[in-house]
Amino acid sequence: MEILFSTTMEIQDADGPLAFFEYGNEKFNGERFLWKDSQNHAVLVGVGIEKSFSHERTDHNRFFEAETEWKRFIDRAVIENPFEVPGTGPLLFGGFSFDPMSEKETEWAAFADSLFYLPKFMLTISQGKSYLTVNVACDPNDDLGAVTEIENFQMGYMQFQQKRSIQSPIISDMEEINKEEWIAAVADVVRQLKQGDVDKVVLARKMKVHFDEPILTEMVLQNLWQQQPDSFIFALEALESCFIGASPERLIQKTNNTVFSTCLAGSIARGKETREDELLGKELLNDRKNLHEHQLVVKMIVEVLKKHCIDIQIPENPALLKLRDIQHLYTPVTGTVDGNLSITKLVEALHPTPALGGVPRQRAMHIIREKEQMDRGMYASPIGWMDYRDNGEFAVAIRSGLIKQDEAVLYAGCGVVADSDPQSEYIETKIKFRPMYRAIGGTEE
Ligand SMILES: C=C(O[C@@H]1C=C(C(=O)O)C=C[C@H]1O)C(=O)O
Ligand SMILES: [Mg+2]
Repeated sequence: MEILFSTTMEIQDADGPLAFFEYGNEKFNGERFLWKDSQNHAVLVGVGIEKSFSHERTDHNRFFEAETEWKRFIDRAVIENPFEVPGTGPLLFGGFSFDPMSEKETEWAAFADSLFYLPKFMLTISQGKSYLTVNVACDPNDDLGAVTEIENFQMGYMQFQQKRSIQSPIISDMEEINKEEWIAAVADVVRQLKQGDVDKVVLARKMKVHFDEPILTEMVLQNLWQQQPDSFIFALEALESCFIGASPERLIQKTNNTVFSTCLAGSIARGKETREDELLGKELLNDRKNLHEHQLVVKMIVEVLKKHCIDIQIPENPALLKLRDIQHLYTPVTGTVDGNLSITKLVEALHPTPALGGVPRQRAMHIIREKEQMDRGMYASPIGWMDYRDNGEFAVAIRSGLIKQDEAVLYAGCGVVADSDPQSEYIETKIKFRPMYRAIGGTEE
């Protein structure tokens, strides 16, 4: 029987997370992940997959299959981790597809409906300190090959020189997919919403970008890191593909028994100078259509958390969250859960919130399947980590895209309500493409 041996040590790491990620490329291309949370509390970089937990929609419950296997695996593990730091020691990083019922398109072939990695080597940066966790799953009868592998990895990393400046490839072609059809679909959905049996449906679309040569994940990450400091930054490799993005939206964070979620919905552009920007912010805070879009999300998240928490705190009115390209209505919610509730349970209960799905949920999902005519894959899905102590955090994977060699597919969507104007919603999605488009070397319009 396979047993996990996991060791965590504090290290001096002057080179940082992107160097660790890049170092992993040579031996572990296609087996890496990177995570940074929006408040810059925790950075995780995993290279090499020691064990992968992957489930398709045919499995009984994709949210709990991985958790059940993981808990069984952890229960018999030998863990040496003297640090009480969330995100150190053995952990799973990964996520879920948005809708397991949607027909899988080829670009998502490498990603299962539930896909998590236990890394071989993981760098954690938390409160200015760096930790290295090494995970080895082996049979007691195995030889000592793993020990040599660990030594080689550490020796190599110490001597590694990062290739800091990475040139962007040239964008040779860019295409918005089914633009006219999408605007017509929004108009159609608005008509349904006006009839009143649905309140909100989030509709997304995609754009395809081609480059004159393969694009490097390292370059995209470096750009996102500089350009989107207040977002969650994530990358998850699977074979030759990498799902990557910079999302401002937290789904759930759990540290011991404290949970933290955010309601994020309702959007307006940034102004060119301060005064215009403030006016736009004020307009958003008072706009009926956007407040309605937002309120539906608040109502649902509060309902879910009330069901699972002993107490919750939530401000009365939304605030503004200002990002480089866009501003949103934002309401944070915190709560305390009782000891036995797992983060997976909260992810399952929350996904998809009305910020990505709609209200009522099932009706909205049905309309999305019918009207979007595309596979969202992991776009708009929970992505994140959970450690062996059941601390963890999941973001909603928006402002994201899938890169594979000389191609990228980017995704963006928006909340459609009865007062939506299809043309304005189109412009809103155009703004939401920008963070990823810029990070892959596109120039601003
Ligand atoms: C769906 C996206 O964003 C969501 C939709 C928003 C809106 O319609 O106002 C705002 C934030 C996100 O919850 C996306 O960025 O693709
Ligand atoms: Mg909107």
